Amino acid sequence: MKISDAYVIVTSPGRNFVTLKIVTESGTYGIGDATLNGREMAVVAYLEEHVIPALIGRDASRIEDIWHYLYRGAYWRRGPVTMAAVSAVDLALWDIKAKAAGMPLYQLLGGRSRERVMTYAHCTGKDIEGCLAEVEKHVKLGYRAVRVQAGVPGIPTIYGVAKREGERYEPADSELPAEHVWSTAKYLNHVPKLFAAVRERFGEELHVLHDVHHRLTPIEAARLGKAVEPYHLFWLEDCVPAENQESFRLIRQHTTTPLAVGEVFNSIHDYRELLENQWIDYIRTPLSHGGGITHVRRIADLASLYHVRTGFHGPTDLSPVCLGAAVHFDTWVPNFGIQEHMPHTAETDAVFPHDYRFEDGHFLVGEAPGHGVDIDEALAKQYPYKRASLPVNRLEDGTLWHW
Ligand SMILES: O=C(O)[C@H](O)[C@@H](O)[C@H](O)[C@H](O)CO
Ligand SMILES: [Mg+2]
Repeated sequence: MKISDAYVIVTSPGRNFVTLKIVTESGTYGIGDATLNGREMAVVAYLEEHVIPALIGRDASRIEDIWHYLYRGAYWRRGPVTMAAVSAVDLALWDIKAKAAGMPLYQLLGGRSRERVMTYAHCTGKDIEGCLAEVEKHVKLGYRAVRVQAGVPGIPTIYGVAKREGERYEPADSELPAEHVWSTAKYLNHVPKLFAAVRERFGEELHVLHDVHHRLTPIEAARLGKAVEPYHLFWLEDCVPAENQESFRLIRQHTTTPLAVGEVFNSIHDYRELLENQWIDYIRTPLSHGGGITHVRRIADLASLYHVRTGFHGPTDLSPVCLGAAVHFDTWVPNFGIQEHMPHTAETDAVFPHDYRFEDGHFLVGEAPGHGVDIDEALAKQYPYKRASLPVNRLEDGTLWHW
């Protein structure tokens, strides 16, 4: 099972994706997602210059050893660029191992823990009414869980809402970072009304989620968590920037609203205090940023000791390769919570043929050997890379804030 070739494919069928393909002497190949939104080419350079040359000739079946070779062996540990590259290698190697075993990946991981994988949709509107219309649409599509975001009066642009009416929301919305404006006071006064309206219109059973996108201080997050308790959210996500894990102690002391964190984390060490102190309820790190299956399953195992469940990040800026592998992981992992789902464009789905399916608010895993996602390289070539950046956020007085 010697690795005979490896290369990176960059394609932009509506948005940028970076894919690593690893080929073995027998011809069996695997692919991994290495997309880091707005920083794609940094990962490409890391892979091409530092990782691929050292992979050629290695035994593809030694996934664990290769993981440590790339992680410890680099001397420079962790960080989103390094970990996106390590993740892509790891996902490709698990794909190869499962194909060589003739098994779908979830079987290799330990088999099925559930029949289907609950997923949540994004429902965003420029105001509360617009958001309710989106909820209505997604409930009709079968979703049992929705993430609700709405524009706030007095704030011109808002996270999660498409630039123009009728367009899809894409986080990296311009070539160089667009400048958004933020007011915590306006947001905090408005957002509880959104949850009240959703509960009033759709009743008690629908799972309702919300993403604060790192914008509050701990005491503001505590106030929000407390204020929305009557609407029993499934989770409140990224309510503060989480470099300081200790912030969550304060939030937790004040509220029973469940907390989700970690879409920007890439290591088990980012979670250690959060988990050991039982300050959070859901881990968000996707397989393509958290060191692949080899490392994320360690995080999930640690989380399980503290009743914490998975709720993997699943925006359009992770490719179908990441989503496909996630559906296998979600089908297996004992402490599964929910999977995010932001549908890819038809162009993206065509570039990445896959066998996972969406049905009645859930993902169903496929039975093809491997993680079940491939790449059509000829088609990928037709969509060249286009620089795209995430926005930055400023307070109304111009101070740079968290986006
Ligand atoms: O919960 C989410 O889905 C996220 O917050 C994303 O939409 C991010 O903003 C995006 O992944 C940044 O690239
Ligand atoms: Mg988020």
